[in-house]
Amino acid sequence: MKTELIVALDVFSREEAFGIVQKLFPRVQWFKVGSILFTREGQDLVKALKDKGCRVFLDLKFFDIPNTVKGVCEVVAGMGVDMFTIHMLGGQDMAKAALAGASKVSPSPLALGVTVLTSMDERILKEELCLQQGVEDTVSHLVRMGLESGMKGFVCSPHELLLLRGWVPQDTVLVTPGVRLAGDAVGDQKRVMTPHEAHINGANYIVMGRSVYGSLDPVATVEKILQEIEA
Ligand SMILES: O=c1ccn([C@@H]2O[C@H](COP(=O)(O)O)[C@@H](O)[C@H]2O)c(=O)[nH]1
Repeated sequence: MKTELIVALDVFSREEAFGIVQKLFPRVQWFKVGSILFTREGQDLVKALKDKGCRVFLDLKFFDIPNTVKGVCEVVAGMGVDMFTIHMLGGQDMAKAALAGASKVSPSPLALGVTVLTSMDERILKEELCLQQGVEDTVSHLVRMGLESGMKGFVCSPHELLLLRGWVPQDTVLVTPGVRLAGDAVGDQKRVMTPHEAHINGANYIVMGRSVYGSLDPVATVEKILQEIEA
């Protein structure tokens, strides 16, 4: 299975973001705009990335009542992004509303359902959130519910890939943050694997932020990552 790298642009300005993109594009095709950069720079930044030829993953993780999510997903689809996220914890009605909103625009972007954040572990789920089923069962449950709602892609950690690949339809898109080169600082991520491990376990895309834009030589770091997933 082919695994592509998405670089997360979790920086605070258009200048910083484009500094990274200029270095990495076109070797890296995909860039993720999250809530920090989007809140600062908005739709103009997304348009500039698209105009340059980049593939854009807008990661704002919508989680609201179905009517609101339907509306925002129509807006996001109109921006021409390639993928975007909703939280699967919003339930089936919200997921169906997201798909209905996005499908009003053609071509519509791929909606990805965020399952259990990669910054969470078994303890957080059980002790803080009272989700007694634990990580693997919760991820599986949310993916099953998402598939029943018509979703075709999900965000999970590399740790759940093998489990999910065992039963999800073959064309299901699995995107995994929580990826680090061996020896890199893990930071707030809890469920982490290397790019190579994510690749062999079946990730369509890996998302990496700090390891790339925080490195002394992002170009060399990207080459290391691509070697692991293209080998
Ligand atoms: O479960 C999730 C969902 C989204 N993310 C996002 O991915 C990147 C990861 O950044 P790193 O610096 O490589 O840790 C970041 O933008 C998160 O918002 C996630 O980490 N986990």
